[in-house]
Amino acid sequence: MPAKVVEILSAEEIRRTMTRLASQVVERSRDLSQLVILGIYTRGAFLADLLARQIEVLEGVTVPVGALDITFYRDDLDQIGVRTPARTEIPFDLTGKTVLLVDDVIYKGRTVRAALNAVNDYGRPAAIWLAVLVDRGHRELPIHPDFTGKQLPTAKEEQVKVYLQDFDGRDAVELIGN
Ligand SMILES: O=P(O)(O)OC[C@H]1O[C@H](OP(=O)(O)OP(=O)(O)O)[C@H](O)[C@@H]1O
Ligand SMILES: O=c1cc[nH]c(=O)[nH]1
Repeated sequence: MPAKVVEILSAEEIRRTMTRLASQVVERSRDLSQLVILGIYTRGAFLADLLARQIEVLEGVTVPVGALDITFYRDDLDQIGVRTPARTEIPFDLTGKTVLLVDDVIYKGRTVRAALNAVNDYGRPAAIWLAVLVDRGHRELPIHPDFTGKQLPTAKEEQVKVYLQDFDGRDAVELIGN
């Protein structure tokens, strides 16, 4: 039997959710000039761009955006046999800044744990925040997003798939069942 696919967020809902997240980030930032955004590769990097664009629309401020490839910081690196070079791009200093990490899905929390280690190698931010489009639960580490687009209770066997226009050719969030 083919896997059951349920749409969780439509393109319009993703757009609205990103607008809300941008407003929440602006609300919490005392000084936007101290904010930098790092998207976690792959789709977090595209969402980071969307968030920065939305903050610019709301506040007229251009927030620096970089991308973080956490591959070499994974706790299962010895098992996955990586050959691709790191795609991290952080063309600005993180020291003293508020770093907003952005990812599409948080699940066990291991990717974010790796991202925290990676950031540590690039500077010493004043604070690190986390924004995710979907929190699907089942955390294995004490990590919690500061900004959540959609809280989605899931079963472990299910999968959450995020599609983004600039990478996948369409915008959607789907829950894939068995
Ligand atoms: O909280 P965790 O259990 O670590 O899972 C969440 C991560 O899993 C997915 O990335 P994936 O490893 O599939 O790579 P991709 O972003 O390149 O698709 C997703 O984009 C998150 O980064
Ligand atoms: O369901 C999941 C789990 C981890 N990462 C995803 O993108 N989806």
